[in-house]
Amino acid sequence: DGAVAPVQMSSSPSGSLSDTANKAMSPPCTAPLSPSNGVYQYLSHFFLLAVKDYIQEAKAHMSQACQVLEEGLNLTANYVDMQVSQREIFRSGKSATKCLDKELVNMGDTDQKKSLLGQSQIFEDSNGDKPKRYILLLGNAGMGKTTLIRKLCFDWSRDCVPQFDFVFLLDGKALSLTEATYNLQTLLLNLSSFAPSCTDPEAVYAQILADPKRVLIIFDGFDELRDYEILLQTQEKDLTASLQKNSKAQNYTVKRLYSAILQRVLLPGCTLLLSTRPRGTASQLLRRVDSFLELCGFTPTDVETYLSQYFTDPDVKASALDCLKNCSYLNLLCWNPGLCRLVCLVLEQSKGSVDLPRTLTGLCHQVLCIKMKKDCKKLLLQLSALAWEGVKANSSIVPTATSAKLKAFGLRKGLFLSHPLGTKTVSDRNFLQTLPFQSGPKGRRRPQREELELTQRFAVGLLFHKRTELHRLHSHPDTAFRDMLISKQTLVKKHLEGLSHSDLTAAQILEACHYVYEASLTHADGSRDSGSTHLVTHLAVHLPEVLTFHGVPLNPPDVFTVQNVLRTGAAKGRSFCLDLEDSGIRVSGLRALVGLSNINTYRACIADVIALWEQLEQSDEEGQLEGAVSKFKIHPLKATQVCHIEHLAKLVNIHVHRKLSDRYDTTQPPYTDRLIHSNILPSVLGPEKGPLGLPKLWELLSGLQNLQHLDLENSKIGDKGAEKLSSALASLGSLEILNLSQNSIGDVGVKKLTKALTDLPKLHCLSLYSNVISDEGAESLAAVLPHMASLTDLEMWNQCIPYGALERLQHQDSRILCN
Ligand SMILES: Nc1ncnc2c1ncn2[C@@H]1O[C@H](COP(=O)(O)OP(=O)(O)OP(=O)(O)O)[C@@H](O)[C@H]1O
Repeated sequence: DGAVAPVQMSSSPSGSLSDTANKAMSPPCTAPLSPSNGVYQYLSHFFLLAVKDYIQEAKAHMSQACQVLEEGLNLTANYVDMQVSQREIFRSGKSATKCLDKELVNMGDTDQKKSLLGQSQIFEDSNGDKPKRYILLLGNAGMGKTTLIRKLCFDWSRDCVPQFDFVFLLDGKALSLTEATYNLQTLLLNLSSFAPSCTDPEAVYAQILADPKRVLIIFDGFDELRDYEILLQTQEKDLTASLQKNSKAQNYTVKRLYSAILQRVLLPGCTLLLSTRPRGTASQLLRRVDSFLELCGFTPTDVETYLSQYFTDPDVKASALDCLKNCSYLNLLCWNPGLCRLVCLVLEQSKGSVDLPRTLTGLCHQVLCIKMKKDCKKLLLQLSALAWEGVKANSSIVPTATSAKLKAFGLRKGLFLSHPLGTKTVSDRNFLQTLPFQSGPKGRRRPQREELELTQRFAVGLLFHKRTELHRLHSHPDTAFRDMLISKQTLVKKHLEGLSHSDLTAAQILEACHYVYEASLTHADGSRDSGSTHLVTHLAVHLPEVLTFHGVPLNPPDVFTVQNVLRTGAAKGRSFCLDLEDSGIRVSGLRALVGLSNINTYRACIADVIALWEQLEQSDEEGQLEGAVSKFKIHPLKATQVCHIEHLAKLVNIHVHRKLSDRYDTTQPPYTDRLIHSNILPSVLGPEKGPLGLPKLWELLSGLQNLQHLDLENSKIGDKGAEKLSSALASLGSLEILNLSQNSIGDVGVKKLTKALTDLPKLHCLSLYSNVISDEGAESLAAVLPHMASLTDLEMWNQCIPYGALERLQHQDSRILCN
């Protein structure tokens, strides 16, 4: 496109550009190979110097700019090295129309710990082979995406991310710049965040084009996946054609250039890191992304580290930690770093007072009061009206018509933030940042679920908040305010009490638990206001007995509010069966819920359940352990992931080696006996995961001696697998149903199976439908049928068996079904 790539640079093999530039600065006799043309060598020498200078300047600039986290906090002093986990998605092949949050596997706690990545591994493949080039960084509001990105940029500036010579940070907010006056060069060098001014843009740009593998482009400031999806929908062909015509022309919009980068039309070899909240559809992204990373939130140790760094005075720190320990919910909210920062702000002001907020509403209310030290009700009311309009329109851009006084007030109080983009400044925005849930600068569209949920949570919480405290935030006369509160409280109560509880989805049940918790006014001494606790009781009494949170992420604060309702239910004589599978609940959360006295049974990730048992065993909590083992339910087990088989193997191992039972089995059968001896059904591995999971399954099957139903349809078993299975079948004397349809089993495999099948005295249904068995295999199967007295149904249709042959066998034995 007109820019000339210097030979030495474009072929720099492994070392960084700095190495190349250093070499180029050596005396001519040691300079790297170059064309014999001395002028060229001379030029390229200066060329390299200019690029090297730019990189050094960019690093210095970034190092400074990335230091600032927010007012009073900086990276070096306040950053906590939070962990990132590698997420998996269900690659079902039908993903095109699905939402990413449904596609993402909610890994169990134990597996998540295994999938943690250090910062240096973000760009590597977990197996150490191919580097990752299209990375999606996921995290809900306030979880630390921007902060992690700053840390990465900061590390790069200190040469700790050696795989990249250039790092450019592109902000979603720049999409509000709609003029068609950019090209790739100006976008990267002038508009990317924290870019220094460049004295020789041509040289730098030429180097970027020459070796895009050493370029990292980070997209931040995009709130949801949909924003990327829109950019990925522009036709790739049109983009290529227009950019190829003249990419030097400065007549492209930011949107078009972002689109072209994301679609790999521009700088296709560079590495992309995209940050966003995980909700919404992502069919286009799913096709491209090769690594899904998620911020895991602060662990209790991280929270302590954060507090230790925040409160430098040891006495203040000790008192803050003490206060926090006595405030369970506040402590759990610190799982979210953004909220942890707010909690510290409140702790700092409270100076050891015991009257700390006990709800999210209370926390946010106190933060607001801290920021509003002086009386500024009128401006605050205007700001609130603006915020509400923003929530409705799903926009966080401050309208241009906003008065200068209001803008100045918002900025002064830290309720607005201004975002510098390269040399431009996009208008002030971010009035929701205090809470730290901020929406993006998009046009009108349906508000996001997360924000609506939170707004509703706050609205409910505020209605039931202490009236005297709310006084500072409104300007109504007292009686009018009281009447308004009472009428709105009545409306909310009516709504919550009128819910059809049995029809609520898992996510709605969770939300309801949050609403009633936010509404339950808690006094400083821990006692509850009777009017608002009525809502908790009503919910606890009406929730269905079988309570499923399957597939809904349960974070620490979520678990707390669910526990609050279930505990209230216990006092009212209610008991529950919990399904916590695929919820990503931490082992500590599992312990809190399973430890409740009114849980009849529970299902959860087997590996986490085992971790819980081990914890209880180690801490000698025999009563709790007994409950946790006896209430656990695994039937029917559906193995959709390879790890499910691995977890089952762990459980079988505990059972076979009588691990947990040593201390109990003198008087009663080991607990795990009952579990393992129930009707487990490993199934639905599917063709993709079958080959990975089956070898593990063959190994553990002999431990499932009372297995009644085994469904392995469409799992790519093949003849080799059939042979392995036939060895395992010898131990499965209780098996009644065996489904091996669609598994590419041929005559060789079926012959191996026939022998073992006759040793199954209870087998009554066998399916070998749609394999690759020919008449030879069918004959050998038919030959053993007389020895299989319990069998009632044999599904044997296979394309390779001539129809006449199958019909003949069916005449011989009517248990053979033809279709
Ligand atoms: N690892 C961390 N160490 C210390 N503080 C952190 C960390 N991560 C986040 N924070 C704090 O939490 C605040 C919110 O984090 P950040 O803005 O990075 O979240 P985000 O995921 O980008 O949120 P959003 O989706 O709303 O943009 C930061 O301003 C910072 O104070």
